[in-house]
Amino acid sequence: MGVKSDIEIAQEAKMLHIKEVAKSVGVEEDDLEFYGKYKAKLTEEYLKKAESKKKGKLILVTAINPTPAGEGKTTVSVGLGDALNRLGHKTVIALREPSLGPCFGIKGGAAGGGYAQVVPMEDLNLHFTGDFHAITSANNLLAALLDNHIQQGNELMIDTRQIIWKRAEDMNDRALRNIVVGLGAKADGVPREDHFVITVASEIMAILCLSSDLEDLKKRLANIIVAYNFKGEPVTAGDLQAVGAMAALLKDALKPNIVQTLEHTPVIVHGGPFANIAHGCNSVRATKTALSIADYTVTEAGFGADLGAEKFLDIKCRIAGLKPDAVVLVATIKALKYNGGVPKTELGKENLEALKKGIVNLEKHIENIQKYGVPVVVTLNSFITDTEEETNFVKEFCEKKDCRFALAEVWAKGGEGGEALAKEVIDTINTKPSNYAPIYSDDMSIKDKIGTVATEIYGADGVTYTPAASRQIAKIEEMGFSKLPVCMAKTQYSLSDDPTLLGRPTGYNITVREVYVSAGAGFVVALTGAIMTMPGLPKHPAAYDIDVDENGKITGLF
Ligand SMILES: Nc1ncnc2c1ncn2[C@@H]1O[C@H](COP(=O)(O)OP(=O)(O)O)[C@@H](O)[C@H]1O
Ligand SMILES: O=COP(=O)(O)O
Ligand SMILES: [Mg+2]
Repeated sequence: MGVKSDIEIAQEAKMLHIKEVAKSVGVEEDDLEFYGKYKAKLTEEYLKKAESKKKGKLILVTAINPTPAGEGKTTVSVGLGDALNRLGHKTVIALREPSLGPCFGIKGGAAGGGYAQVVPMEDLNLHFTGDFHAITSANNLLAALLDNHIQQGNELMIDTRQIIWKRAEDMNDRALRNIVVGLGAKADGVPREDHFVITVASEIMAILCLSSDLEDLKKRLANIIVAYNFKGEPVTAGDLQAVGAMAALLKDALKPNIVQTLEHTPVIVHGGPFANIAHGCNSVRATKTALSIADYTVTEAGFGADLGAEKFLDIKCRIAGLKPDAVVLVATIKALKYNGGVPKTELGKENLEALKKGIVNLEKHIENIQKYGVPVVVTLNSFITDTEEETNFVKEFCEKKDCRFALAEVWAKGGEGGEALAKEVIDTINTKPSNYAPIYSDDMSIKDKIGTVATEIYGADGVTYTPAASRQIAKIEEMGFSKLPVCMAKTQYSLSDDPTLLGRPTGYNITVREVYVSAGAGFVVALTGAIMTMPGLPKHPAAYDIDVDENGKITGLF
């Protein structure tokens, strides 16, 4: 009998009714809106009450630069949360919702793995409670109202060559990256070039994740810049009278969801921006609610620390007034070897040479987190292919760097395999104060903010701007948005903007090719290298291996 798959383990799980899980941390039945027995949303009334409560300790889980399969941030977050509960600490986990894109593409789902999973994992990885469908609908309602406004006479004098709002779909569909709409007869609309982004890169997603309540959501929606008019002035969603309808579509999606781990630890799941093309963090509402409930909140941010953690620390914490107490930096032997130049197909073989070469990636991420003044604990997410020699090498490396270290065996053992890490994290929080501060200040220019992230976090010598990007930055600053934080869109495979530069690249510049302002979300997006906001499917999409039988049992999700 081989190793059970994630979905087999999840489907064998005996879940508790979600009201029992919620009750275990003081959330009553009346505080919940049920979506079946195992999923619920928290009511607006409860969320309001939670705002005034004492806040517990906040632990961010991040990682080194990953392989395409991912290195186990969500898995470790779940296992660490379970372990803290096993040790008697009231703990809630706050995670992002999975996107259908990777689910049917390369990476698979985002419910953790092995014996450290969120359940019901099929629901979580597919339609969950409908939040992403609501976000997609709100995004595309705005697009429809925009094109209809043009068709109905274009009173706002929208310049169809300067439309920046894109349509969205939560799927990896490269054919939708660049399209033409409005073809056909006069009644079929005004022809123009258009584009799709994947829902998790939509500004609506970011707004949902950063909004404090419905009123804040509506304000942010109104500020979305969809286009410029013939005079070059911004046209907003407010100008298109789209806000009320979009907010109505998002009313329920704005409420965080509660589910459980295999060990019944409560998990608040809400929002799901990717960290390479968006800000990569679950919602402020989810994180703050978890903090109001628990002594420890374990949350995660996507991809490597150069992306998710940087955006958590420089965007989410700044906007929401959050202060992390510790950072858990997930490393894996396989990703370190990958960073040492080993091809994906050879990562299961012992290779100390490659490990020694690739460990500079871990070194850089340790140094980066320390720049934010937050204590860091490195955890090695143990894979069955790891050897004792490789594991000891990483442990000794961290000891030499005077960096806290613990082995995580949560995939294989669940919470029990996370107890060593949990004890290390608790001791770190109790002995090392967090002096968190973002890496750049609000009053720096947009280029100085981008330059700071590029040089301090990526290790670049500097930034090269295309003429278009420089013009866009000048316009953004002229419109008065220079105080906003920057959201870097960059490959997750390298600290640089070149996915082939592994390890700890030096002696390079990143290239910023396009810059636009997400005025509703409250940040400026800088696209680097060849990053795409609508991914494509691989030669063998995970979709080929997914099925459902006559009893409704899904197979192939992982
Ligand atoms: N220790 C491990 N051993 C084997 N597979 C693992 C381990 N940790 C994670 N995985 C698998 O790797 C994939 C990525 O894990 P995930 O937690 O989603 O990573 P991330 O959140 O960093 O992208 C999942 O399919 C998960 O089941
Ligand atoms: O945005 C990416 O998230 P993961 O690293 O969890 O896949
Ligand atoms: Mg994840």
